[in-house]
Amino acid sequence: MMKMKKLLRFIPFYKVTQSITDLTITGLSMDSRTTGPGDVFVCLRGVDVDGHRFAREAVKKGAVAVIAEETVDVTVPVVLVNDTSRALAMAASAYYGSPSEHLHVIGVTGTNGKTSITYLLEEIFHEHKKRTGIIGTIQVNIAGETFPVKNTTPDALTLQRYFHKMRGAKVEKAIMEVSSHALDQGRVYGCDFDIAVFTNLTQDHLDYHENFDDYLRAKSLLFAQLGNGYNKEREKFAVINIDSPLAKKFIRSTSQGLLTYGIHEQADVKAEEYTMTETGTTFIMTTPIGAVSIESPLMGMFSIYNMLAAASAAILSGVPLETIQRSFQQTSGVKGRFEPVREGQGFGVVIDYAHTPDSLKNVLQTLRDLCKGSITVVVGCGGDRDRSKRPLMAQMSIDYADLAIFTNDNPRSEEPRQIFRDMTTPIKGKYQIIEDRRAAIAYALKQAKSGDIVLIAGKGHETYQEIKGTRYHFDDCEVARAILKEMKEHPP
Ligand SMILES: CC(=O)N[C@H]1[C@@H](OP(=O)(O)OP(=O)(O)OC[C@H]2O[C@@H](n3ccc(=O)[nH]c3=O)[C@H](O)[C@@H]2O)O[C@H](CO)[C@@H](O)[C@@H]1O[C@H](C)C(=O)N[C@@H](C)C(=O)N[C@H](CCC(=O)O)C(=O)O
Ligand SMILES: Nc1ncnc2c1ncn2[C@@H]1O[C@H](COP(=O)(O)OP(=O)(O)OP(=O)(O)O)[C@@H](O)[C@H]1O
Ligand SMILES: N[C@H](CCC[C@H](N)C(=O)O)C(=O)O
Ligand SMILES: [Mg+2]
Repeated sequence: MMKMKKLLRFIPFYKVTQSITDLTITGLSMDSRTTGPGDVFVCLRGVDVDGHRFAREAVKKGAVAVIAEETVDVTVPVVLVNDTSRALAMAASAYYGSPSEHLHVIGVTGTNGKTSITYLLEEIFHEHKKRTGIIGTIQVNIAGETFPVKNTTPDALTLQRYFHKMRGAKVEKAIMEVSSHALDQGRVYGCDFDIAVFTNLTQDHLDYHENFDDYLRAKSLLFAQLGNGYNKEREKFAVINIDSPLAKKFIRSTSQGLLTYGIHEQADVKAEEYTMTETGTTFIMTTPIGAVSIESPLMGMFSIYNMLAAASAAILSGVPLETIQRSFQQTSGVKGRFEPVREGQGFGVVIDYAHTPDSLKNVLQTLRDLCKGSITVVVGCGGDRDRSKRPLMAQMSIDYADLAIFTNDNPRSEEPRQIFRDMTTPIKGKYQIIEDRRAAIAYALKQAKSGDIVLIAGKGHETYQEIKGTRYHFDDCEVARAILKEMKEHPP
């Protein structure tokens, strides 16, 4: 419950159509389908529809005021603002008592590695005996209580509600993935980040962003907003992958503190003398507070980058190097990220969430270094997503694997045949198309010989296959296990 007059102190507005002196609100809403009595309805200009169209419906359901960018025909007071996304983020933060200012918030952005880094950080903080809240692609977990997610980064209202919940659960460290969509749509505008981490920027989401520069601009907003919150007591830091060709652009976006990490360029947190074996990676990590040797079961160069990013944010959060070292040694990785499936078969099976050209290349390169036999990749491209990444992913598969099998990966509203056409029209080399994902996985596993590796890419932790608006249960790991068991029971 809050006085409308008080809420307006936190929002830049230019006009209120009626007196709000005695108005008390009991909630905020951005969706007329769930608006309740006492709510303030905020009209968002969406990607699909304009929320202004639903103001009257929201008022019918009991909204006592509306925040809008243009006049709407309703009987309740209308607060006119220039940007309702911003107004919603600020109002939501204010309504829940500016929770992010009281939490230590770490935001991670970039094309690949966000989920992996947030989970590495969660493990480090647990090792350091801190209570955590994590928000990202897989789920939300607030001090052990989990919630399913629709987006990697929730809308501003849901986000502030989670921060509020975190405060109630006495969380000390809030760790979240920040997607480019979220930055572009102002979902995180009301967040006071303490640390912002940049992983890397390669092609993805060019269905949503006009071009790569627009994608870059969205990602850099996280760094531009660092330090904008009211809490000026704590110093804010940008943690930047200095090996990225775009590092300078991100560094220039912020006026706050800076910590760089990398392997090749001069960096504050650096990996030296790295080795990679079938059982993991080792390296010496040099940092501003000393050097430490790291031994981790995580595979691939990209995992070293993820560990450096997590270590940098942890160091800035006051975690001792020995704690970070222990945590990296004990980690078992994240569900669906380079996850091995072992059912006693004589060849390797790896489930991985690579769904961009760069991540697919990284994973296949890592497997190439480990594999004594042939590599088979089973992969598809999501429907209603970036079409221009399709041929790039297909070409990577052909170039880096010995056998490329293209299959469905959430075709959504698109015709699978069109997706395969987009993947294969401009590419060179051999491939097979097996539309049904289960059949594709079965084929890949059945043709594998001792010493080979089968990579099942693109869906990682996902437990569904979305076809024409329906989500069918589908879990790469579960399917691969079942087929391997059957192969053991009924050998050819
Ligand atoms: C394309 C996109 O990003 N869409 C997101 C966006 O929805 P939208 O702008 O399309 O909403 P809309 O349907 O146009 O509606 C506009 C407004 O009218 C309201 N409305 C609508 C209908 C109605 O009857 N009444 C009503 O009040 C809506 O509540 C909304 O406030 O805002 C919603 C709330 O924040 C998001 O849930 C939704 O994500 C959709 C589900 C989505 O698929 N997004 C993907 C592309 C996405 O955001 N992905 C990123 C990154 C993934 C990655 O990490 O690679 C993510 O963060 O998840
Ligand atoms: N630092 C990295 N650089 C390049 N590729 C990576 C990196 N870390 C992980 N990957 C690859 O990208 C895949 C996705 O990793 P992760 O889920 O951590 O990324 P994300 O940024 O959270 O992705 P999303 O945008 O879908 O949420 C992994 O399965 C792996 O193949
Ligand atoms: N967060 C990403 C996930 C893609 C995963 C892949 N399985 C797909 O469905 O395209 C997206 O929504 O673009
Ligand atoms: Mg993620």
